[in-house]
Amino acid sequence: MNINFSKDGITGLPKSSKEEDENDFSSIDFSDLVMDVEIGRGSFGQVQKASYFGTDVAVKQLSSLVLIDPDYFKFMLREIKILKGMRHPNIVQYIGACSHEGRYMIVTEYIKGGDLHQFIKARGVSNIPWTLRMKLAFDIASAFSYLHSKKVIFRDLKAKNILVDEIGDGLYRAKVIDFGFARIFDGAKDNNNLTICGSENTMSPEVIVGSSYNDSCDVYSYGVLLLELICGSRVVKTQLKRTPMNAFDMNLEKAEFLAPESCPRAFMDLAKWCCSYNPKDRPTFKIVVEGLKVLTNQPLKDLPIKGKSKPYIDPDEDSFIDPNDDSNNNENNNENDNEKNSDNGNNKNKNKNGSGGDISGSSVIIKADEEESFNSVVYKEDAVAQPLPNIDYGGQNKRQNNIFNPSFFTPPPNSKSMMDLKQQSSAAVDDDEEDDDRPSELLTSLTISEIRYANPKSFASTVSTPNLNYATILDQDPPKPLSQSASATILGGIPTQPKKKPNNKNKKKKKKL
Ligand SMILES: Nc1ncnc2c1ncn2[C@@H]1O[C@H](COP(=O)(O)OP(=O)(O)OP(=O)(O)O)[C@@H](O)[C@H]1O
Repeated sequence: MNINFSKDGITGLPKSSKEEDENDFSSIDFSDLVMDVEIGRGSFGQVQKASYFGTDVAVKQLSSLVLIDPDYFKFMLREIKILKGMRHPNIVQYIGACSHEGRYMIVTEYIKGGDLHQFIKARGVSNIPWTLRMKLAFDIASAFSYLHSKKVIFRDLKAKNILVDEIGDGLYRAKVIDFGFARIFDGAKDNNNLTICGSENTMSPEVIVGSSYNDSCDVYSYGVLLLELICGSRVVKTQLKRTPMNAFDMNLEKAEFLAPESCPRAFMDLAKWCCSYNPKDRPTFKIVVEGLKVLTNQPLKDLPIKGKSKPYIDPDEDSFIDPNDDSNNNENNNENDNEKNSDNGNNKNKNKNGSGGDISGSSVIIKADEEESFNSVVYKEDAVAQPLPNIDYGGQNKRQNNIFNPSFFTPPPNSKSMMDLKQQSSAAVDDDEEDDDRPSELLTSLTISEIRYANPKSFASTVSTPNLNYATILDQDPPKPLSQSASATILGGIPTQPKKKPNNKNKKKKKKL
C-alpha cells in the first residue's frame, strides 16, 4: 500500500486498487459474525448490530440492488476505500468487509449512542448545555478537518450522520458515520461536474444549483448543523427553510433573530460564517477547529453571549416579530416544544434493542414527513456546471460576507493568524486517481432514498419514471428534469431584487421523493 507524500508531509489516503478494495470483502469471514438486531436503516440498506470475537460491531448490508445497478457497488467500494484509510477518534472505525449469500457488508465499530438528530430531539435543544453543543461541534469539525486534509469531501454532512457516543458520565463524543457519498477530491481536476448529492436540508447552494463545488460544501452543511445545535432542527427546517427564490441562500438575519439570547456570540457567528453563500467566504475546518478550541477552553461565563435580538421583519412572512414578546422566544419555550411535540408514538428509527435510537430512556420519534427532508439524494448533472448566481439584497448584499475574518476567535498565543491558516489550507492538492464520479443513468434518475430494500414497489415505480430527480423537490410545477434547461429554469427564477413575499395561498404542493 502506498502512502502519498507531499511537500506538506504525509497527506492523502493510502492508495488501493479497485481489486484490492473488492478483496476487502474477504477480510472478514461472515461465520465469525454473530448477527444481532437491526439498529438502523438507510438508503443503501440496513445496519445490524453483531458480535465479532466478543466485540460489538455494526454491520451495514448493501441491499441486493447492487445486482441491478453496479453503481451501488461503486459507492460501497468507495466507502470502503475511504473508510479503511481513516484513523480518527471522531470517525467511525472501519474493521473490514465481507459477503454472504450475495449480500455485501461493511463492518465498523459499534457506537451505542443514537444520532445527533435524535439526540437533539430527545432532549430539546435548549436543554443541551452550550458547553456540550460546542464540544460536539468541535468533534465534528476535528473529523472534517482531518477528512479534508486527506482530500476527502464527505458531501452528506447532516445530524443523522453523526453518532453521539456516551463515553462517561455526561461525557459525549461525536463520530462521523456513512461515507456513502464521500469521494476523494482532486481540486484542480474535479471541481466541475461533480455529482449533485447530499441531503435537502443541508446541501450547500452551489451543490443544489449544479454549480461547481469543492470541499467547502461540507463547511456549509456544517454551518446548517451548527444552526440546528443553536436553534433546533425544527426551527432550521421550517423557519430557515431555503428556497429557489433566494438561490438557496440561508437567511442569516433571521437565524440571528431566532438564536437564543444565551448563545455564545462567537458560536453564532461561526455558524453564520460557515453558511456564507459564496464558498470562498467560508472558513476552512482548520480555522473552525482552532476557533472552537479557543471557545471550548474558556469558561462559559467568560464568553460574551448573543444577547437580545433586534426586531426583525421577515420578508417571507411580511410580519413583524417582536423578540421581546415571550411567545416568540424560542429559547424559553418553543424549541423544546417544537422538538418534543413532533413525537407521535411512531418511532421509525428506534432500535429494537432500545439502544441507539433512545439515548435518554424516553422514546424518540420521527414523523414520516419530517424524515423525508433528511434523505440523501443523488443526481447526475450532465450539463456544464452552472455559475453560482449573484444575489442582490438591495444594498445589503454584503449580508453573508460581513462576518468574514471575524475577530471573535482569539487565536492561542504563538498560533498562526486565521488568514494564514486559511491560505495554508487552500494548499496544493494531491494527485490521487479517482474514477468518474458519475453514476449510471438508472441511479441518477432516482433518489437513493427511494431505492430501499424495504420498498421494492416504490423502487419499481421510480425506475419507470424517467428524469425524476432533484428538480422535483424544488416546488417546480410541473416537475422538470434538472438537465441544462432545468437548471436554467431554476436559476431563472431567482430574483435580483430583495425577496418578495410569496403567495402562500397558491403555494404548490411539494412533491415528495
Ligand atoms: N457504527 C454504527 N454504530 C451504531 N449505529 C450505526 C452505525 N452505523 C450506522 N448505524 C445506524 O444505522 C443508520 C443507517 O446507517 P448509514 O447512515 O450508514 O446508512 P445509509 O444507508 O448510508 O444511510 P443514508 O440514507 O443516510 O445514506 C444510522 O443512522 C445509525 O442509526
